Order: sequence, then structure tokens, then C-alpha cells
Amino acid sequence: MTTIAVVGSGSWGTALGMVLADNGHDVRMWARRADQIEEMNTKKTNEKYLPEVTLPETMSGFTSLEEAVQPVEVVVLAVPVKAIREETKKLLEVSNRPLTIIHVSKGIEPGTQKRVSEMIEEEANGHANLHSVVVLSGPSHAEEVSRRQPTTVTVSSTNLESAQYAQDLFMNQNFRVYTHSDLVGVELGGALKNIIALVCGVTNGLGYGDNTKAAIMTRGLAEITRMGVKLGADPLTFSGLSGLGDLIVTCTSVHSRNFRAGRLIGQGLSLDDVLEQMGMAVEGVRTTQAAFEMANRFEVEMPITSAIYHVLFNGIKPEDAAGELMGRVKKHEEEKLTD
Ligand SMILES: NC(=O)C1=CN([C@@H]2O[C@H](COP(=O)(O)OP(=O)(O)OC[C@H]3O[C@@H](n4cnc5c(N)ncnc54)[C@H](OP(=O)(O)O)[C@@H]3O)[C@@H](O)[C@H]2O)C=CC1
Ligand SMILES: O=C(CO)COP(=O)(O)O
Repeated sequence: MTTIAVVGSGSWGTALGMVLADNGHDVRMWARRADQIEEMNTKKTNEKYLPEVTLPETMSGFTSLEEAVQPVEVVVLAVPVKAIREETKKLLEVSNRPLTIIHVSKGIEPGTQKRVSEMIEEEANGHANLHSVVVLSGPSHAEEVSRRQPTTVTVSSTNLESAQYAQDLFMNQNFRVYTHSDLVGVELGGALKNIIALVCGVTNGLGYGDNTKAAIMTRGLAEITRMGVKLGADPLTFSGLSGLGDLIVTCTSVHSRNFRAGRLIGQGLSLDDVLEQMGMAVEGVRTTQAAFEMANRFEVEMPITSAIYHVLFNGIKPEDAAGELMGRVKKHEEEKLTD
């Protein structure tokens, strides 16, 4: 039995806390809202994020980050990407133990174009108590994990032993965990598929059907792979769980917030209205901005990312963006990814 803190008690943090509790670990959940912690401790529910789910007795909630992390050497960091730097900083300040941080967030930071593990390492600069950073990613909606439905994910780290440690913590009969050595590819796949899911949602909102969805998913994977290879990832990683696997689940599942947000945009709502209506992390929006910057910076062609960027941030109508994509110059489908 290991004592583990989960920082962030939204859908994903809560579902992963349940997996750890099922595995016999003592799980200390942190949330910033006192009413939520009160609910989790007394009613054993988290109605806002995972309705109709009962939390295990071995999950306890804390509003004090210090209290939550004080006895632990492993933290699952489960906040939206925009909160990663702040929570990492606070976490390292209040802990006096060597920490393994398992991050589970899927996105890239606009402005810096950093992956989440890079943001964590940057914030830890000067702190002796960061032992290692692991990413956990793959096709895994919280709603299904919390109902103990068979799910597979991948963990990756520059420190293989830490990835194996995370694998052992999470692995059970319903939750199968693979290790992977390509940290860059695993993080990029998880982040960039959210953009493609947004676009699939937009096409759905426009009334387009399955041909369009298949086109966006396939050509989306092509541009994710193109960018990944440019940044040093193994192209094969994008055919794995954290690439194609997560792309499939996010572009096709009713649970996907990115897909649902995209659908509302396709139906004509403004981005602000959509984000307010969703009330949960829609990571694809900020990651679209970051990926658009990366495409320009590294001169990588990402036409689908570019189209949704102009829809989200420049007022281009979704149907006009679709027309632009279809009217691009003739192309050969196969491409050479490396020089
Ligand atoms: N949901 C899923 O199925 C999956 C999600 N992920 C990834 O996990 C990450 C978290 O997503 P998810 O749990 O779904 O998001 P939710 O929207 O369900 O929950 C977000 C959680 O983070 C907290 N939070 C939001 N902003 C801040 C902040 N600035 N500082 C501290 N805490 C904050 C929220 O607290 P409050 O309630 O107080 O606002 C809430 O507890 C995302 O990167 C997502 O892509 C990955 C795989 C699956
Ligand atoms: O990453 C996810 C499933 O693997 C969750 O996707 P959404 O954030 O779109 O719900």
C-alpha cells in the first residue's frame, strides 16, 4: 500500500483516484473548493464532475495542499494545463520529500509551446525534491474509468523505472497500463488529438457525417505525426494508444468535451458561450493556439489546425473553413516524414 496524493479533483483526477483506491492505496484528494471536499468526504460523491459514482472509503479529501501532500512521495497532477505551473510550484514548496509527479493533462502551453512535463521541469528548477516526472495518457474517458470499464493507457518518462513504478501503481483488471519510451510522442499525441476532436465536433455541428469525420481523423493524424516527427518523436508512437487510440475515443465518444465544444461551435455558438456552457476543461482550445504557433515556428504544414485556429480566434465561419480545406491545391497522400 502506498499513500498517494491526487492534486485536482475534477473528472480525471477523481476517476484515477478511484483506480488507485481500488488497488489498495491510500488516496488523498486535493481540491480548491471546500464544499467539494466536504461532499467527497461525507457523501462520498463528486456530483459536478462524476455524477452517480460512489467514491471508495479509502479516498479522503483535503483543501490544504500541504496536508494532502505532506506524507506522500508520489503525486498525480490532474489539473488543466493552464494550472500546471502554479500547482507544481505550490506542490514543491509544501513538500519536503522526493516527489514522483505523474501528470495526466493533455495540452501544450500557448506562447512557450511547452509540453506539460517540460513545464513541470521548468517550475521545479532549483527544487531538489523533484524525483521524476511521468505522463499517463491514452484513450480513457473518466466517466468509463470510474465505472470500471476495461481501459488501456500508456505511461512514459525519461526515467524508465519511474514509468514502471507508475504502471505498478495503476495497473489492475480493468485498467491496463503499458510503458512507452517516447515521452515527446506520448505527450504530443495526447495534446494534439484534442484539436482534431474539436474539428470533428465542428463538422458534426455543421451536419456533415461519417465520411467527413473519417477524413478529419485520418488527415488529422497525418499532421500530428508530421509535427511529432519534426520534434523528435517516433512516428510509430502515433499509431499507439496515446496517438490513434486517443484520437479515436476523443473524436467519436459522447463523453468528449472537445468534441461537444466543437459541435456547439459548428452549430453557430461563440467560443465564449461554448466555454461557459461546458464548465469543464476543453484543452483543445488553448492547444490549437499553441499548435498554430508551432506550425509557423517549425514550418510544419498543419492545415486542419490552421483552419480551426481561424474559426476559434479570427471569426472565420466553420463552413468557410471547411470550404478552404477542401479547395486546397492537389496533393499526393503518401509523404516522406524524415529527410
Ligand atoms: N476527463 C477525462 O476523461 C480526461 C481528462 N484528461 C485531462 O486531464 C486534465 C484535467 O481534466 P479534467 O479532470 O477532465 O477537468 P475537469 O474540468 O473535469 O476538472 C478540472 C479540475 O481542475 C481544477 N482546476 C481548474 N482550474 C484550476 C486552477 N487554475 N488551479 C487549480 N485547480 C484548477 C477544477 O477545480 P474547480 O472545480 O474548483 O474549478 C477541477 O477540480 C486535462 O488536461 C484533460 O485533458 C485526460 C484524460 C481523460
Ligand atoms: O482525453 C480524453 C480521453 O482520452 C478526454 O477527452 P476530452 O477532454 O475531450 O473529454
